[in-house]
Amino acid sequence: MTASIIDGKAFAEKVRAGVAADVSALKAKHGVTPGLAVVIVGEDPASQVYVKNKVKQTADTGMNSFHFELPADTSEADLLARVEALNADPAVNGILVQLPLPKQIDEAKVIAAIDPAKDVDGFHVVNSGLLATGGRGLVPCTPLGCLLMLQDALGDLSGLKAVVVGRSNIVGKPMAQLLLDANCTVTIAHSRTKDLPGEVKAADIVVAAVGRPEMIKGDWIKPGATVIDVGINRIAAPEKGEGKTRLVGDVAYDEAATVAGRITPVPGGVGPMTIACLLRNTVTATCRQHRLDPKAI
Ligand SMILES: Nc1nc(=O)c2c([nH]1)NC[C@@H]1CN(c3ccc(C(=O)N[C@@H](CCC(=O)O)C(=O)O)cc3)C=[N+]21
Repeated sequence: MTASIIDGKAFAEKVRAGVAADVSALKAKHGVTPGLAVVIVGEDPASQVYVKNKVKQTADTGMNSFHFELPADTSEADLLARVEALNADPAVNGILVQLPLPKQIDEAKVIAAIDPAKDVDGFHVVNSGLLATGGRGLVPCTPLGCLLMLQDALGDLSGLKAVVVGRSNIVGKPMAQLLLDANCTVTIAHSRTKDLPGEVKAADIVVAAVGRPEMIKGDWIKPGATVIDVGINRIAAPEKGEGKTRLVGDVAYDEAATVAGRITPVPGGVGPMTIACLLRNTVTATCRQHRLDPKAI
């Protein structure tokens, strides 16, 4: 079998078109322009592409984009003050503080300081708590993007066996919650799981979010399964020339693609959907802050 490719880039374009339509309706009918603030502390070269794409796409959908680059030695107090100012600014509907933060800053404190209504990353405990208890908060962008791709590819997910490999607060745990809400039977596997290949082999849906290049092998995959690869790992690519690198996922793609029914590529899979869902969450947050029904803007 050769897996069909789930084109995250094309799907993200569709999501963004929907966001752009909502933004223009919000402007025309309600005089509201959604605003997204992105705060970056220090210069992490790996995140530069991500940031550039994010800022450009925010503007392309017609939203206001506020961009703050703070020096790497910014104090925790200064960052918290910046977050407070954004919380209080009515032109800012969504706030994203790029992670990881430099070591002098406590990430948990910063996330806790963000107004949950503006927490478009969905990382605040109020939002993770709402997700865990079936409420309507803001849902983390990467798992939301994965769910949208799965539902687009498979339709109703009820009764399917899903394995989520990885248990981070940002991807693994919220992903498992979303799949559970979609009526999957969910296993969360991790570095201490006894028989990881066996757990993966039992699953109709595999979501790989471990952050280890090509760790999940082709012969672990159940024939016909749907594979969502969250990993974005930069590895050396001497075949491209000295000092060159390339991006790979957490799944050994070439092997897995001969076994799986459907698979997301890296790049061009989950990554673009993450950004599209960030924009979608910003519209959702804007609507709620203005007491508007997102389905009837
Ligand atoms: N508060 C916070 N929220 C985040 O969502 C967050 C963060 N911090 N810190 C950094 C990570 C990383 N991340 C990416 C999203 C999209 C791509 C993406 O679109 N990647 C392209 C390729 C990019 C390339 O070519 O290098 C793709 O997969 O096709 C990458 C990385 C969000 N993050």
